[in-house]
Amino acid sequence: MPVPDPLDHERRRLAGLFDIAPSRVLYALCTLRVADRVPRDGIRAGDLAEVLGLHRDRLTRLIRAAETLDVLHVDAGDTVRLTPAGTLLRSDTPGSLRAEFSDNSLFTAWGPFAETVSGGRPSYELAHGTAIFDSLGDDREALRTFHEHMRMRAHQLYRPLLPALLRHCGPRVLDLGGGTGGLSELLMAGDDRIQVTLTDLPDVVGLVPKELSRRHPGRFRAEPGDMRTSVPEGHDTYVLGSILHDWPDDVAAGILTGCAEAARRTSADATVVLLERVLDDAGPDPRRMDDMWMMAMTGGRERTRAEWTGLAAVAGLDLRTVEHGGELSAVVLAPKG
Ligand SMILES: C[S@@+](CC[C@H](N)C(=O)[O-])C[C@H]1O[C@@H](n2cnc3c(N)ncnc32)[C@H](O)[C@@H]1O
Repeated sequence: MPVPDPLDHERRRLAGLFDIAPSRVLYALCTLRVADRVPRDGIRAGDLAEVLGLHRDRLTRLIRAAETLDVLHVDAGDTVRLTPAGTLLRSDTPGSLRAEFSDNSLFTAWGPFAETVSGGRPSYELAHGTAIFDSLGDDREALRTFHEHMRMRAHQLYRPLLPALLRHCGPRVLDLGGGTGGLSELLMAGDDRIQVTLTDLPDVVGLVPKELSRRHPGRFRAEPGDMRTSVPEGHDTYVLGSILHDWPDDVAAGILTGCAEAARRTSADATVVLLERVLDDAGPDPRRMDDMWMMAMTGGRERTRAEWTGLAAVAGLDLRTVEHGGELSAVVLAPKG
């Protein structure tokens, strides 16, 4: 009997981690709109190739790979159907992942990652020649896709935090870097008393759906602004949803200082609330992979409670409490007394 190699299991585990093919199969299904063109009652692979103008044999092989990922099912008569997971790759499914999975620039950005770890600029900048938010500003379609993803993410990630967040919100809320209003919408739907001012870069504010103001008359406005240079005062609560993890400590401290000064000028009770991941201090934590995404894409970082406390202190803020809800937490800060 051959003696089993004790590292065989680990070898297979690492080979699984190395495999990028599953994510590329989902990318191809989304970007080529394969999932969008599979009708509810199914379609044969050859007909699908014709509808999409794709190479028949290559598409058939892609479909077989997708079947292995449980996003497509092929029956004995060769009819292709979407599985429940596969419906999430269609553009018309609420909470669709199509926009996110079609974005190849995030994937190709990982190429020079080792150089980033060695002390270079964010991998995205090395790969594409511009910082991620600048490159989105130059490409209207990419900006729209990114914010479609952000809106969906906001609904998924902030909903479990909402009851705790609303407890810490005064009536006048600033949604700083609020994107196209996913979080603003949740706040206004969650509490009738809340009025929201959303600020973001001018191109992004242009994408905020008009129906947000119509649905909440007199309670919502969106204004262009650069949070790195100014934060508007006059709000009881300054909410930063997934903002500071995009930035290294020096820039994040500058943005937070702007918020602290605006809060101090507004009222003695004004607070700043960060919706962010709070990493475990030690040991394995799956959210450490999100920290790698930040290092690679923006040059930012995910932070532990001690790191949030330190950043807040630099900006003249005390950490009052941390509320947990799902993957994210609400880190509640107030100007030092
Ligand atoms: C990760 S997204 C978060 C969006 C939103 N808060 C959410 O949670 O869905 C970061 C946001 O910061 C905005 N942003 C980046 N740089 C900015 C700046 N200098 N001033 C204002 N907003 C900025 C981006 O346009 C984007 O909407």
